Amino acid sequence: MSVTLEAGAPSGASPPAGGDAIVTDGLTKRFKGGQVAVDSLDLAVPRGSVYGFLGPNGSGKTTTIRMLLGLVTPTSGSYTVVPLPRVGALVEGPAFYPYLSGEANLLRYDAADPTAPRRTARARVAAALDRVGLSAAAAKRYRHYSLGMRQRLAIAAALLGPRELLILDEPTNGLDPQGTREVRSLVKEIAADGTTVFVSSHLLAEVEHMCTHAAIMRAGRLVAQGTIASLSGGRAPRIRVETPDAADAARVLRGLGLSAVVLDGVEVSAELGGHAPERLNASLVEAGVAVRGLSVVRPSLEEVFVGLTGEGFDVEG
Ligand SMILES: Nc1ncnc2c1ncn2[C@@H]1O[C@H](COP(=O)(O)OP(=O)(O)OP(=O)(O)O)[C@@H](O)[C@H]1O
Repeated sequence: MSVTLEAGAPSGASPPAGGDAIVTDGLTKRFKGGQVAVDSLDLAVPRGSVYGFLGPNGSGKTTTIRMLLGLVTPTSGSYTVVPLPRVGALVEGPAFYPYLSGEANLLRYDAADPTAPRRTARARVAAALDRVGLSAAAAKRYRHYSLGMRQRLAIAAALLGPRELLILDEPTNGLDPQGTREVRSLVKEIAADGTTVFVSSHLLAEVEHMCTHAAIMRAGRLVAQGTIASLSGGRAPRIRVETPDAADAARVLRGLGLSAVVLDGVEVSAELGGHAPERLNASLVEAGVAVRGLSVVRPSLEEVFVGLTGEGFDVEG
């Protein structure tokens, strides 16, 4: 079901102050039976960001999103979001009719919303189809849509009104590579228009490429949040040299003042610090080191995540 909220805010939700589209304070959900799905969550989602809500399956992402939309009552803590009529959400794919066109499906979907004025339904649907790049396929039956088109139609359903915030729960789940690309570029386009996008994913690479900010969840708890750059930037870039003269290379790099030199077979790496890689290359060659390869490696979000949690992560996609 796609939840597109047009009603007033549920109790407990009020517009956040300042520059944030979503703020949560100690937000907690304990299900009957004692399981804590979300544990003291403090989120701050800046307006205008594409905020990746990242975590493996079962880490509490969907439960958090359901609380933000007023669909699940928190056990404790509080949250604020932009006014709910200005929030579009895609929590699970809406059930579209296979034999109806994309346009007819959206008209039916729109008609189910009692607050949406009937007079402007066609214009609203046309604008939403245009927004997701489906105008040319408006009259085509849903069953002939590709996976990517189907998901874009679902996003169009969440964009039937003017939105300040779009919440998408795992929007690329189950899509083929082409559909995944379509949805990722659509998310970037929507964000470029000024809509804040809060998007959950279990794919690190996806969040790294699509988002400006991220929160990393693990077993209901927030492990880290911030800009992608700040999350990855906590670790210094390293220079990596591939050479059969690894011991000599390590000596040269140490002699030049590089720290954290690590020798591993035919590879030597060290913290780059303020050194210029091309100067280091020249120094190595001058010292008689046969340099086969030289690169500067910046830590990825994955390495940061593994460093924070000591666990691996699904990095496909
Ligand atoms: N209605 C419920 N009753 C009891 N436990 C639940 C309920 N909904 C979710 N949980 C549990 O809470 C934890 C968090 O689930 P949640 O669906 O929020 O995680 P998620 O990160 O969105 O994962 P997924 O991507 O698999 O949905 C899980 O262990 C799940 O089994």
